Amino acid sequence: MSTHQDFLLSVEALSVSFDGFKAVDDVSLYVEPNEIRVIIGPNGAGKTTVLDLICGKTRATSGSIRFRDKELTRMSENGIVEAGVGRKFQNPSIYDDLTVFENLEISYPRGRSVLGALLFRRDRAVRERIEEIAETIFLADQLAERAEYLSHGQKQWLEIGMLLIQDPELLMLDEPVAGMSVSERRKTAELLNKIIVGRSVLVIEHDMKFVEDIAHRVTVLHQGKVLSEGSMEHVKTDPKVVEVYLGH
Ligand SMILES: Nc1ncnc2c1ncn2[C@@H]1O[C@H](COP(=O)(O)OP(=O)(O)OP(=O)(O)O)[C@@H](O)[C@H]1O
Repeated sequence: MSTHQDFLLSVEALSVSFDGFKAVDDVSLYVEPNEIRVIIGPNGAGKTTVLDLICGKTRATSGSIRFRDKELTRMSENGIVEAGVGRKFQNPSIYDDLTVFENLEISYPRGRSVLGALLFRRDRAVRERIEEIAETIFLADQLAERAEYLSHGQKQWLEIGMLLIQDPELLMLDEPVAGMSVSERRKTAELLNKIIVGRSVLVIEHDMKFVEDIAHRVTVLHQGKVLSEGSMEHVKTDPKVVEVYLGH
């Protein structure tokens, strides 16, 4: 009972079927506060579907997803975002014709009261928060630049920034370094290690060098099931994992 509460996210016996095909089959995984968990596995293993289930985009056939004291399987997508779960998809959904500053600004969570007397202070707080986030995502010098002129890697960081500004307790990223240069990958690893103070990160990734750089624990999925789990060192040498995934 007490250990149960030590986890930020508890996925238990989670399954989803599409026309009788079990894309996710009895998956359990537990993510601790301040943990970077990486999900790896061959194409079609069910990795993206697990993230879809957690963020409410896909509905579970059975099982449970506890986030702090909330059961996410019964909540709307918006409710799940408000509860503190942020999700980045593979393709950045930034606004090309807006600046970096404006992209971050529109992502800033607005409070309920917009009293005139508070406006000035709020604006300043917003600006400071945007500058702080821009620093974190290596875009402090690009605040006035239109997003369309950013490099591929910078666009990915901007989208991570747009999630960070909402201060999610769980941040989920689907292949964040796909298409990035080696130096951008290194900086992204640095970024993730920086942002886990007060939050956990759940990442899907194929780049094993990057996984080694960031993962506290690794969960290997295969045909919708958990094949192996543990440190990178552990899963890397697990014969089952070598056979279906890393041996190729
Ligand atoms: N909405 C859906 N309807 C029908 N089948 C689906 C749906 N979503 C996923 N699937 C199937 O579920 C399986 C798991 O897909 P998923 O995208 O989760 O795998 P993945 O591990 O993320 O793979 P990849 O590494 O290729 O992204 C696949 O066979 C896929 O075709």
